[in-house]
Amino acid sequence: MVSHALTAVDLVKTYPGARRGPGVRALDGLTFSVPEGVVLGLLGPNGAGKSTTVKILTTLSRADSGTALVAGYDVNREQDQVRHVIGYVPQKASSDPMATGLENLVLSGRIHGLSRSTATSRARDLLERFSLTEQAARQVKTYSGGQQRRLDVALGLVHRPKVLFLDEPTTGLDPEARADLWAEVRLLAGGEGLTVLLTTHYLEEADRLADQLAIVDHGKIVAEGTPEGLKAELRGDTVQVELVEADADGSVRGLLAGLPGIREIVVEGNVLRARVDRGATAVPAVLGALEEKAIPVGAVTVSRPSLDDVYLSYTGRSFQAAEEQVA
Ligand SMILES: Nc1ncnc2c1ncn2[C@@H]1O[C@H](COP(=O)(O)OP(=O)(O)OP(=O)(O)O)[C@@H](O)[C@H]1O
Repeated sequence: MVSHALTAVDLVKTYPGARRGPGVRALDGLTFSVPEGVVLGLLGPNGAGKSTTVKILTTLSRADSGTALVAGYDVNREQDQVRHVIGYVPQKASSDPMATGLENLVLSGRIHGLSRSTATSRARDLLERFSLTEQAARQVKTYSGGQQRRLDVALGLVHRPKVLFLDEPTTGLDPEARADLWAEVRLLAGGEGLTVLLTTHYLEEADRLADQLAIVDHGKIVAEGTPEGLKAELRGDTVQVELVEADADGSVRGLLAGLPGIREIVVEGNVLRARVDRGATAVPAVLGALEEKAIPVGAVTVSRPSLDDVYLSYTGRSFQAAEEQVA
């Protein structure tokens, strides 16, 4: 039997609304589980409920209803035990910028009850592990964004947790620093049997890093599986057409909906995306139909389904549109 490091069942959380307005239902019956040693990506646009989920699982917030177990402990009834077995790396840096990397790690170890010598040797191991030995004696405020983030992750690991929570770990990092952190996280789960729950709103991050994905939308999990499995469920190709002008009167969708071999069509601004049986036959048909109505086309691409298509097929809107809705 697979044992689960994390189980959340039917979590509901409503925040009070501003000025006695209606409350915000951040979680609306969220249910998922994560086997031990797996990196689970909780993927969703801004405001989907990812941080609220993490706060409940790390005992920082309470659900209105529902249950959750972390490494077998109940987040409502066994909060101390839960805190003991988890590491939490919040969205915002948790280190003291005026202290050195070494000092931050030793202090964290001491807070977790390690002796000074054990905390120091653990700190030195983690600095080495996260390629921060050279920076160990420098104040954290002098670190690059990538170095600060690696230190944040190291801080979450000082007390050897069983489950590590990474809330939007690479937001604000440049592509190189992001790739470095991805490599570190992969090693954590692969070699050390740690279970990792990371939240992200980067489709590429979810695709590259997560063994398993749970896609969150409006406080619910709408799809679960491996990134490859979720994409493979969508047969056929994706055709994307950039129109020179936005489809102001909404006529383009109707024009293409009747063509053979074309399934879902979404038009957002001047970008049209269609899921099709075969890209090679759909492209000439789509372009022919647009040309007949004298609708000018800027560019066309055909691709295999991406996680964006997975999101689209479960929620009816593209990931980018969902992000913009919230922004
Ligand atoms: N303390 C709060 N009071 C009121 N509403 C809140 C509070 N915290 C979160 N919300 C709302 O709950 C919903 C879910 O927020 P949450 O932060 O969990 O989403 P998220 O998926 O983590 O988004 P992000 O990626 O932007 O952090 C949003 O509509 C948000 O505005």
